Amino acid sequence: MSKQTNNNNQALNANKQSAAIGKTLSACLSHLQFGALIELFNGTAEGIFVIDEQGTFEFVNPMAAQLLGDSQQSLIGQSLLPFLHETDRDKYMYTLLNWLDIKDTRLNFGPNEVKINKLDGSIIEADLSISNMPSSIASAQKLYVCILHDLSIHKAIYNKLKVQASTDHLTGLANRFTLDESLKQYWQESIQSHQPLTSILIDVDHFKRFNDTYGHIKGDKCLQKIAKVILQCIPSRDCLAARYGGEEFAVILPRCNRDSAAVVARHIQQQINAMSFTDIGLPPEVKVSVSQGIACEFDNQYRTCEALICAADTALYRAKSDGRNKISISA
Ligand SMILES: Nc1nc2c(ncn2[C@@H]2O[C@H](COP(=O)(O)OP(=O)(O)OP(=O)(O)O)[C@@H](O)[C@H]2O)c(=O)[nH]1
Repeated sequence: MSKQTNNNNQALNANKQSAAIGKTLSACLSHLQFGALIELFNGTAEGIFVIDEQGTFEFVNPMAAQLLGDSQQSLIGQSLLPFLHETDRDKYMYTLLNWLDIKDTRLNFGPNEVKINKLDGSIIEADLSISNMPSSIASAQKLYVCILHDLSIHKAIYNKLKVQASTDHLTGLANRFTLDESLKQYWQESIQSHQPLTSILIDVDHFKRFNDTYGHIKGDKCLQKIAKVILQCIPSRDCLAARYGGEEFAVILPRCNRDSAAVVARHIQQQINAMSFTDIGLPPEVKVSVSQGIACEFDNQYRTCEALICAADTALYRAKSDGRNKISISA
């Protein structure tokens, strides 16, 4: 193709696209610059749009239009701001307005994570960057070129991994990592607010025998059922139920004293004693029990949260040696 023909095609394309381009941008560029630029923008897989200093769309490429949920043409003349979630809106407006007063400085803002309000009311998460267009292109008025990168898939995977990293796969309770991290937080809150903090360690009795008799798969199902019961017995959403490891569980009860914790432990004991395993194909006479150890931090009784857990563990050991299916409270 000759250079002349190529130039003509670019100019033709520019005309075709002009419906989706605001006045300022088209006035700033020659037909040829315009055609090449638009062709480049329209061919990319990232959302690209140009706004003026009020945040009004001057140009929107097909991917940006798709991410914003409207057509290219109807977006021209609309403001970007309603498309930004209210938590991000002020930050972007401030940046644009602030930059207007800073002469001869290149603006490169972002990429930052933003939430986009799509026209249909749904919200997507994206990365948004804003850079000022060089004055050679946008001499008449300040224009900003924005790149919008869809993070929906990335975020969905990230959120799934985050849940997986904090959850015990078998039981769905918090895992040991979450327990350790949350305990540090609970501990700080308890010390600062001078409120008690109680931990209960719960260990299934003779679980090796259960596994040996009914098999490991039924053993897994038994642990799942116990976890469900423990979760149902914790009094509020502030509390944490976690799998401590193997057939051992932990419950953390903030702002809860020893007596209240004993009530929770008794409830857990009764519910577990009453459990039936017929739903997993075992005879009605199959029963399980748990031993529990309780320790309560109040008035600086323990120096660290590890010491609190250690005290609950010692109490648990006592409950085991007292004959199992028992609750022991640390003095
Ligand atoms: N099915 C299943 N079994 C597990 C899992 N984690 C640990 N166990 C089993 O739990 C049993 C724990 O046995 P022990 O430590 O001897 O304790 P126990 O038999 O419960 O006896 P006491 O605690 O003294 O009452 C072992 O047989 C482990 O294999 C698991 O995820 N699934």
